[in-house]
Amino acid sequence: MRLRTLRHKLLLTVGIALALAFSGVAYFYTSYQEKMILTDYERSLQRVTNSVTKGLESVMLEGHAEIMREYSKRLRALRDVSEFVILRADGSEAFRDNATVSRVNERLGAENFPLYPQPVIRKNLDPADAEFQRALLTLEATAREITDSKGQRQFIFFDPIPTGPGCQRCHGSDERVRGVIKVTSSLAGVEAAIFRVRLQSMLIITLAMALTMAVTGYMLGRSVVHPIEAITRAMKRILSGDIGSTVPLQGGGEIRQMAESFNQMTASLKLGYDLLVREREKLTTIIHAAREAIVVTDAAGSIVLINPAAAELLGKTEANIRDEGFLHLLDNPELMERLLAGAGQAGHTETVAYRDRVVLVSAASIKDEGGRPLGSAALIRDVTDEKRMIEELRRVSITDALTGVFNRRHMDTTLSTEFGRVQRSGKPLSVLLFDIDHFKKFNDTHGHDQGDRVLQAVGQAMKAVVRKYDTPCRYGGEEFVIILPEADRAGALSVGERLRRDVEAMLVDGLHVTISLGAATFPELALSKAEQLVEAADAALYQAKEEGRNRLVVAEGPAT
Ligand SMILES: Nc1nc2c(ncn2[C@@H]2O[C@H](COP(=O)(O)OP(=O)(O)OP(=O)(O)O)[C@@H](O)[C@H]2O)c(=O)[nH]1
Repeated sequence: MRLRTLRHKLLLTVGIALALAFSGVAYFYTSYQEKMILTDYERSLQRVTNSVTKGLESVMLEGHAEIMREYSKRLRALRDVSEFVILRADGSEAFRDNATVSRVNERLGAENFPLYPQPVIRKNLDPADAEFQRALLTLEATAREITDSKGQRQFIFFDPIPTGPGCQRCHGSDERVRGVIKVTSSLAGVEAAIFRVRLQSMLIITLAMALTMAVTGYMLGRSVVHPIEAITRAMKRILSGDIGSTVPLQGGGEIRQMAESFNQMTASLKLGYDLLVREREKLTTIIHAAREAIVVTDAAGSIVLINPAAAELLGKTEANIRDEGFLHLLDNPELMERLLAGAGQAGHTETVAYRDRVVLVSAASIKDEGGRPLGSAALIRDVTDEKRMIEELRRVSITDALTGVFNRRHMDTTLSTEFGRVQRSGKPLSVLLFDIDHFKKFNDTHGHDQGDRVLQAVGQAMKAVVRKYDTPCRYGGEEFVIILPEADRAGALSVGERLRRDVEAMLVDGLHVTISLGAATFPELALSKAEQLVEAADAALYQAKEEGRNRLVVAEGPAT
């Protein structure tokens, strides 16, 4: 709703209410004034007819009835008076015929009053006329209004002339009424007076209404419209981004409370908005600075966010990413569909190869609290180096640093795993255990560093003779183990003998070394634990040392 409309509506409502109230007052006031004017008019006629009645009695007693005819003529000349006649009870005009004169003379017994030389009987109205009859019967003045042929209002006034004591001498006391004075007058003057009253009251009412409207409008403007306008302006400012907009506190009562509540609301709105802005800025910074690729779509599936890392990691421009769409981020729509379908469960993250890299990709649909979809998001991380590093760490953790073969921990794990496997499969498992002959003496003679280089060379020799399923390990010090899955006694013998010969043949810094080996094979040896296989090989090695070194001895019979 527009503010002007509010102001206009308020003023219109107040105006209508005032107009109704003032119209009511005007109606009753003018009606009352009209009645008063008519009553005054009637009274003034009554005064005239009363004076005529009194005059009539005096004139008649003096025997000059003809004066009344002249008097009636003069009265007809009064302003607005169109007719002034004295009627007999039969509706004819008095003072015109000789019947009454004759009756009076007869009653008096002498001819006291002269007869009219040219008597006329002039009928004025129907004697049955209602107002006329009422005047005769009640002896009280009556009146009625008519509209003449010209459309003008006429007032007809009937005032009865009672038979007074003066009248009785000539006319007797048989008749209560001697006649009726009939006055017909135009109401033009009265109407003009009424019109003036109406005009005056209209003028007064219009002025009063205008004044009241002006005062009410001013009061409404100050107390209602201006504060609401201020609140509406503040709301518009808020809508256009000025969240902290407040309204001045004006007046009192509900409007002031409304303004206070509005200011409190905007204050808390601003707090929340500032917090949101800060959080959004943080989030934007994080998203843009993230090394992970982040791509987000809206509910319709259009991409709405691509961070710089996404373009770099995917090797595509932002425009390309948008054109190809969310499912083709990794050129593998099936993968993205699978991830989105598995979102919220285990399996919404997968490590996959992308071009020459390895990436960890997570994708999920974003939903609001009511479960309605808001869009989708993908988080892609380049884990190539990470993978490589983990692989390297794993390799280092199971590799002997000096010789490059597996270390003791890996040996234990592998032996245990392989022993469990051969127990289930029934296939053979062999172990070769060996050390360098007279290595103490070698160290003492050529130095520890030279000894280390010999150990490294032995490690290389081990790697050279084993198959890819075999596990060459440094057992500790100058002792080594080779785990040979699916190798029987002959196989172990073959690998061991070849290694012995290779070591015997090699030259390390111009120096020769030899090794002594013990071999043990499961299930040829009835063993229950993996360690027992190494113990059996160790016993065989001991035997090889005993028998002169630089040889391989295969463990026979059950280990002790
Ligand atoms: N250089 C070097 N020597 C080592 C290393 N580990 C163990 N040794 C040495 O290897 C020697 C092993 O000696 P012994 O157990 O007496 O055996 P041996 O002298 O080889 O005698 P036989 O085994 O009976 O032939 C010790 O002198 C150890 O110091 C190593 O990492 N580097």
